[in-house]
Amino acid sequence: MRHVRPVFCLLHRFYFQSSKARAMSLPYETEKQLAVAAVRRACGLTSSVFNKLVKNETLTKNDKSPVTVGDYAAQAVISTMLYHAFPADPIVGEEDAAELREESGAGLRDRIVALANEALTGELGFGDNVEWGIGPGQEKTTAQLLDAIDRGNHPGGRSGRMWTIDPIDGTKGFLRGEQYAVCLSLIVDAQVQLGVIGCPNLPVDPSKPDSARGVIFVAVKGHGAEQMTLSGANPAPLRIPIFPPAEINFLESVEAAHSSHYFNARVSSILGITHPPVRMDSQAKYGCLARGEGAAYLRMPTVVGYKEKIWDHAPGVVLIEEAGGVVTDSRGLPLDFGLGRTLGGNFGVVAAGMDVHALVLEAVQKAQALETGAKAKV
Ligand SMILES: Nc1ncnc2c1ncn2[C@@H]1O[C@H](COP(=O)(O)O)[C@@H](OP(=O)(O)O)[C@H]1O
Ligand SMILES: [Mg+2]
Ligand SMILES: [Mg+2]
Ligand SMILES: [Mg+2]
Repeated sequence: MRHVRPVFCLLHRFYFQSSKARAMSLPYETEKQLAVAAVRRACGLTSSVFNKLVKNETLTKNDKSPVTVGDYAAQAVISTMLYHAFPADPIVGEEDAAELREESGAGLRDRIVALANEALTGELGFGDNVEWGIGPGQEKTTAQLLDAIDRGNHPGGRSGRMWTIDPIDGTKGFLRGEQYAVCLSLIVDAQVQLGVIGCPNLPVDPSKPDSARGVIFVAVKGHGAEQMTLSGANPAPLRIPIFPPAEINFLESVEAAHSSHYFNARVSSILGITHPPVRMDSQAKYGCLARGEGAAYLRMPTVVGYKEKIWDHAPGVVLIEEAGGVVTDSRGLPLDFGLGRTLGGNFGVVAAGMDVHALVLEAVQKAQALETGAKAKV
């Protein structure tokens, strides 16, 4: 056993020297390897935390949404790895450590530090790089991990490189033991260049819902989309299939407060859709759209003034575009990732393969016109 570590290190050095050479030919190759490795470690953490989660390990945020020790620890892990690899890159992350820094947060803080360190110090696997602050002996202090969480406070904007982290997207699904996703993207000058979505509870083979679970979706702008298992096995390119109009169905949120089920039902009736919607939490919906488990993802606001968050869509957008699809808002405008932490210039989200997108967008606009007309009459 004593010889294992040096051999491993040599292998890693060789792997990363050759990956550096490849990085010259493929854009964002190092970023992709890092992002997949970070999402994989965070997925391991969230899966293991779910089985041990106890009641007082979930807080309610000011907007009434839940956040768990898993969300904080996963953001700490991903942010730490990003910082080691690209210390100058800003991060737009969902969570912040304000509550954990308070005296009352001491219990949660200790638990989060233990979880994050357990994930960071796990053995190096294929594709991991010791320079990313991971591997045995690389424990971080409480202060370092709280700072890592708080590095996600970047305001976003139109220019430069930035990462988005949603450490657990679909926290409500996570708490129900259903779908959730660990989401990471790289945005450069407001264009999403790289997206990674880890879905620990999603079946690898959509035709076998009871088959092995745990999928990572990866897309690099201009270089395609793929899915693989959480361990990196069975990489398979993704291409959205063609859906004849009679076969169209919607993917939509489980939570009716996040996306109007009522509006989607109106669009379905305009299009004569007979298939029931597939309800699923998180950006797993984008992954399922990319691999043909639904024909369109429609998300219309339920409350006036809600602004979608960039970390809830950035990885999904590049995944769908690279799988041959289109993502716009309900007016047909591209999602604008250059306005800060939210998609403040957009209204709703429509994602689908090219042909279905055109049909659905037209029906969405018809439904909106009918709604406006009905309101005007009242
Ligand atoms: N009123 C609202 N309208 C739309 N989205 C909302 C919302 N309140 C919360 N969300 C977002 O919905 C996301 C989950 O989406 P979905 O319903 O597709 O699973 C949440 O992500 P988190 O779970 O990361 O907080 C949160 O950002
Ligand atoms: Mg949240
Ligand atoms: Mg989210
Ligand atoms: Mg989240």
